[in-house]
Order: sequence, then C-alpha cells, then structure tokens
Amino acid sequence: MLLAVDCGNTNTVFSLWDGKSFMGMWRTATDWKRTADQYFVWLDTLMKLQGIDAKITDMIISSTVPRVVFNLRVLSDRYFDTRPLVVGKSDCLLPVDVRVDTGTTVGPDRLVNTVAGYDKHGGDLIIVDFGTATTFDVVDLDGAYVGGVIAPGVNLSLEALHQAAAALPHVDISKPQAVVGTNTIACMQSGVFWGYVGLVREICDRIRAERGTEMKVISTGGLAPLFQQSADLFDAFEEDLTMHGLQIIHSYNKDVGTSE
Ligand SMILES: Nc1ncnc2c1ncn2[C@@H]1O[C@H](COP(=O)(O)OP(=O)(O)O)[C@@H](O)[C@H]1O
Ligand SMILES: CC(C)(COP(=O)(O)O)[C@@H](O)C(=O)NCCC(=O)O
Ligand SMILES: [K+]
Repeated sequence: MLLAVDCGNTNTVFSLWDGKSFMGMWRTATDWKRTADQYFVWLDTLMKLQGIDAKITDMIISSTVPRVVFNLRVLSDRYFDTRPLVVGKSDCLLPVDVRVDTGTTVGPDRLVNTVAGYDKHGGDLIIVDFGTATTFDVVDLDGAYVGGVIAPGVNLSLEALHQAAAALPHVDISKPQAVVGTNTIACMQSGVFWGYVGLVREICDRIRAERGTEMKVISTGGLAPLFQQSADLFDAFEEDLTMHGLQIIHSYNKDVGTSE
C-alpha cells in the first residue's frame, strides 16, 4: 500500500492507497517539529480506529514546507522500511513537462495539482488552490505546467487585517448575506469574500486573454467549497486533487523504474 502525504503550510494530509482507491484521509496541523514517532503513533491509532490493517510498502511526499520532509523521511525509513519519493527532487519524475524560467523552482503542490488536473480534465486548465496561499496553476494543452499566479490566501488576508489594525477582530471567513456590511465582522467578510470572487474572475479572464484560448477552471484546497457554492467561477471542484496527483506520480515512477 502507498502512503501519500500532502504537506501544506497549514495542514498535512495523509492518505492510504490500496491499489484501487484511497482508504481514508487524516489531517494534522503542519508542524516541522513533529517527529517520526509522533506521526506513526497518530497514524497507527487512526487507521486502527477505522479497522484498517495497513501494509505500507511505499510512500510519496509533496511538501511546501521543506523542513517537514526530514521527519517524514525518517517515518518512511523507520516504520515502513522504504525510501520515499519526494516531489520536486530530481529522482522523482513527472509525467508532464514544467516550462518555467530556468533556475526557478515551483511549489511541489502545484506540480501535483497539474498532473492530477490534466489526468482528470485534459489540457488548457487553470487550477485554483485555496490553501494558505491561493495559487493559480496554468496547464498547457499537452499537460505541461507553464506558470501561474500566487495571491495571498483567504484566511491570511483576514488575519493580516486583524494583525495590522487595532480595532479589527479575528474573523472566520464565510459568505456574507450582503455586500454592504452593517457591522465590522460583516464588512471584513464582505471585503475578503467578494474581493476574492473578483480576484478569481479577473485573473482567470486575463489568463484566457493572454493565452488566447478557452480554459477550464478547476477549484481545490481547504477553502474551495466556500467559493464553489457562491458563483459561476469554476467548471469543477475537486476535493482530493492533490492525493490523486500523488498516486499518479508514484505509479508513473514505478512504471518507469520497471521499464528501465
Ligand atoms: N473545512 C474547512 N473550513 C474552514 N476552513 C478550512 C477548512 N479546511 C481548511 N480550512 C482553512 O483553509 C486554509 C487552507 O487550508 P489547506 O488547503 O489545508 O491549506 P494548505 O494546503 O496550505 O495547508 C487554512 O487556513 C485552513 O485553516
Ligand atoms: C505558493 C505556495 C506557498 C502555496 O502553498 P500552500 O498554500 O499550499 O501551503 C507553495 O506552492 C510554494 O511555496 N511555492 C513556491 C513558489 C512557486 O510555486 O513558484
Ligand atoms: K495546497
């Protein structure tokens, strides 16, 4: 079985692939100090609670937080006796091209989203990931990652208002009833929610115009459901896009390995 790990700046998600489907998804706050032993005890408990008798033989990791990878590698080595594939490292091959400026790196989550999006929807895609940051990944007709956009995340924007202005409270995002807020919280939610709707629409329109072609827009990430219900921004919502991409990349590397 494959253990797939998607580590974002806020949450780290683990999932188990049995060769046919994912058998559960477990989420923990990202913390680079968490040790391999802590991961294992936590994961083992959750899997047992679900009655899963896991025989983990393989592991793949995508991490936007480089520091976290060390302890995840120890987990893989110590408890599963396997060397993990780490997306973004040179020994982890991708089934798609990456066409960006030479010498630059791309967030591994964006590469994984690209692979998964292309597999599910074909080329000419914009993938919008509402994570800690809100990223737009542009996928070419042949599935290549050709760049994108990075905007501040939804919660980050609300948090920035709270941090910088003495009279603005901590607020959780939700879709406001009206655009004109009649209290501070409603005003802040309106600014961020409707501001984001505008941001997504404008950026997608400009990407289409710049590329001169129609493009399907796919949403994913922790806060995507909030925007999915609200506007005609997206052609599809994919809850588990990153996990799907990790599984494809793992299987691609296995196939290449055995054909050599
Ligand atoms: N179900 C949810 N409801 C509300 N907020 C959520 C939910 N899931 C995630 N979030 C928030 O959405 C943001 C992005 O989440 P996530 O996609 O897990 O981020 P990342 O991949 O960057 O770690 C975080 O600020 C997180 O607190
Ligand atoms: C843009 C990101 C911070 C998004 O990460 P996330 O919100 O999923 O934690 C991450 O993809 C990253 O660190 N990227 C490196 C720069 C780049 O992709 O060009
Ligand atoms: K992410």
